[in-house]
Amino acid sequence: MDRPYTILSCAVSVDGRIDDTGPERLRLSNEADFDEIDELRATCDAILVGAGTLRADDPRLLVRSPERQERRRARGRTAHLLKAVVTRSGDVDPGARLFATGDAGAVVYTGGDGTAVARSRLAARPAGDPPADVVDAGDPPSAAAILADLAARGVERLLVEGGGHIHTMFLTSGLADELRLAVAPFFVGEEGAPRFVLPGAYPHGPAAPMRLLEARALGDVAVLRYRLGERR
Ligand SMILES: NC(=O)C1=CN([C@@H]2O[C@H](COP(=O)(O)OP(=O)(O)OC[C@H]3O[C@@H](n4cnc5c(N)ncnc54)[C@H](OP(=O)(O)O)[C@@H]3O)[C@@H](O)[C@H]2O)C=CC1
Ligand SMILES: Nc1c(N[C@@H]2O[C@H](COP(=O)(O)O)[C@@H](O)[C@H]2O)[nH]c(=O)[nH]c1=O
Repeated sequence: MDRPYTILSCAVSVDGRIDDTGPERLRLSNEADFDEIDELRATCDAILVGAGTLRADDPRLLVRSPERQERRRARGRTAHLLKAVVTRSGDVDPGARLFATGDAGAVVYTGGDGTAVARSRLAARPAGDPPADVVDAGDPPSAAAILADLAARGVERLLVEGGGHIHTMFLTSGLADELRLAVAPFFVGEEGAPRFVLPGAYPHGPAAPMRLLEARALGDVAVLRYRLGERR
């Protein structure tokens, strides 16, 4: 295995925004969609977010359902996924919930000066927290280096849960296999709201199509699954 099968997952508004500018996390998914995402998490080995998402949302990135945790354990796996964070600065909060929870540990991917910063930040974690490694994945960190390190850790399926900078990084790398979008039935309409993809960064237009695998209604949320180019 040269790299994990990589799935990008994101909930977007009709105008392609993944949050609004307010202080609270915007809910774009509905309950049925969150449950599908939990099932998707349970089928993966690792879950990855950017440092922006860590700062904005302080996510736990756990498999939420006890039945799914048990199903994983019954197959000899950890109940939860290995958690990965990507940061250029290395400035991650050692008290983040992501580092304190789960049973499979965490990896912080950074590079350049960020490596020393992340190591010193993580040294401040409480004793007894699950293990957390810092990996130099280049300056700036690259999707290829991250995927190679995850493969070396035995990760066969990776779920990337954003945010926009990190989705853009994986899309432009050409090293992602699948995209799952949950499209909420509203517009965000704010100029400064975070986008799913940074403008101009990703090969775009009809000359760079994706293959539609599935289009389905989950209540008012539209689930779209795309194939992202051939596996290499
Ligand atoms: N609707 C949804 O499904 C989701 C929504 N969100 C929302 O998205 C928003 C956060 O998105 P966004 O701001 O784009 O943040 P990201 O989570 O994409 O993280 C951005 C950070 O990643 C690091 N980074 C940026 N570029 C690179 C690069 N080329 N190489 C390595 N590291 C890089 C930087 O970290 P550093 O600053 O440390 O250098 C940067 O601040 C939040 O509002 C969150 O709520 C998030 C996930 C899912
Ligand atoms: N708002 C939003 C999402 N937001 C993202 O979902 C993650 C939740 O992690 P956790 O809190 O650990 O379960 C986190 O990364 C957050 O940014 N996801 C979605 O599927 N739909 C949504 O509407």
